[in-house]
Amino acid sequence: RLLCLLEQCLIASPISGGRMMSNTSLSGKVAIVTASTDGIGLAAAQALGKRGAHVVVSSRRQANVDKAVSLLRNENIEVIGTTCNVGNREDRERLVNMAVEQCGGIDILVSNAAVNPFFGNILESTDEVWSKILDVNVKAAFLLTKQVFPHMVKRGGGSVVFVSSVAGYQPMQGLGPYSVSKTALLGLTQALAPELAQSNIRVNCVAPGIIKTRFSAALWQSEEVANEFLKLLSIKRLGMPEDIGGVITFLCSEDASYITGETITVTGGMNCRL
Ligand SMILES: NC(=O)c1ccc[n+]([C@@H]2O[C@H](COP(=O)([O-])OP(=O)(O)OC[C@H]3O[C@@H](n4cnc5c(N)ncnc54)[C@H](O)[C@@H]3O)[C@@H](O)[C@H]2O)c1
Repeated sequence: RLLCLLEQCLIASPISGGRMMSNTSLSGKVAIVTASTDGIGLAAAQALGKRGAHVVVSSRRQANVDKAVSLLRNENIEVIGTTCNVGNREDRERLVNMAVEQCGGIDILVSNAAVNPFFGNILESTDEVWSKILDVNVKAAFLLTKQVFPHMVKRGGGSVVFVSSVAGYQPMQGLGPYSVSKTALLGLTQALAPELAQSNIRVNCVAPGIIKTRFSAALWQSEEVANEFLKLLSIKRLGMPEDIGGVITFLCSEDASYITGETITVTGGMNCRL
């Protein structure tokens, strides 16, 4: 009789051939992605949209927003867009209100915007540099999470993803304040996760290595410099924005429903001090 019951359980179980059925569809979900008209943000918007999410793109310039919206619409992605300087409260409010009014709610936040106005010895960095970096890279990520929180609660849960950096684990030479801001995001992820889990909201983070975007051009434009970085990697190519977009989308999907407070490094196996 026991064998018979076991057999029935196995037949009824969603586990087949030892593997859970995958559920990466984001159909019916609304996703806000900041700084999403280029680079990693655009790739994240694209990957989320391809899995069925209604995407809200934003960046500081209207012309860039218009370009991204038409690019994504041409790929049959459901998308709207607005300008948003994440350091500005009114702009963040407009972004959140637009998602709620035009898409019906918010399920996903990808906080991707970052600045780096300084390169050099850390002791030469000024008060203004620190204010700008911490305001945009850290404070805005927290404040936007706080602003979307009540809307995610209304939907019964949600998912937040911060975009940190491998420099958050090991400060990059010349990029002290920026690196510290990325370390802060690792902490912010862990500080928020237990509290937001009570509302069925997961908070995770990705830490990219060197990804070919405008932001990191100084690290790959010269073949000589790029080759030095390649020596540090197990996978002998630089990362592409899509390499990060896919991981962000995984973290937002049901496949990651038991993951919170974590940071996934996506570096091609970078295994040295930078
Ligand atoms: N490219 C890399 O190698 C790399 C590595 C690790 C982490 N990252 C992180 O990935 C994220 C995306 O960077 P990217 O490489 O795609 O470059 P990117 O230049 O395409 O993205 C950064 C974007 O942030 C925007 N931004 C800056 N200040 C803003 C503000 N106040 N409000 C709104 N937007 C603002 C910029 O306009 C820019 O579009 C950043 O958080 C960056 O720190 C990038």
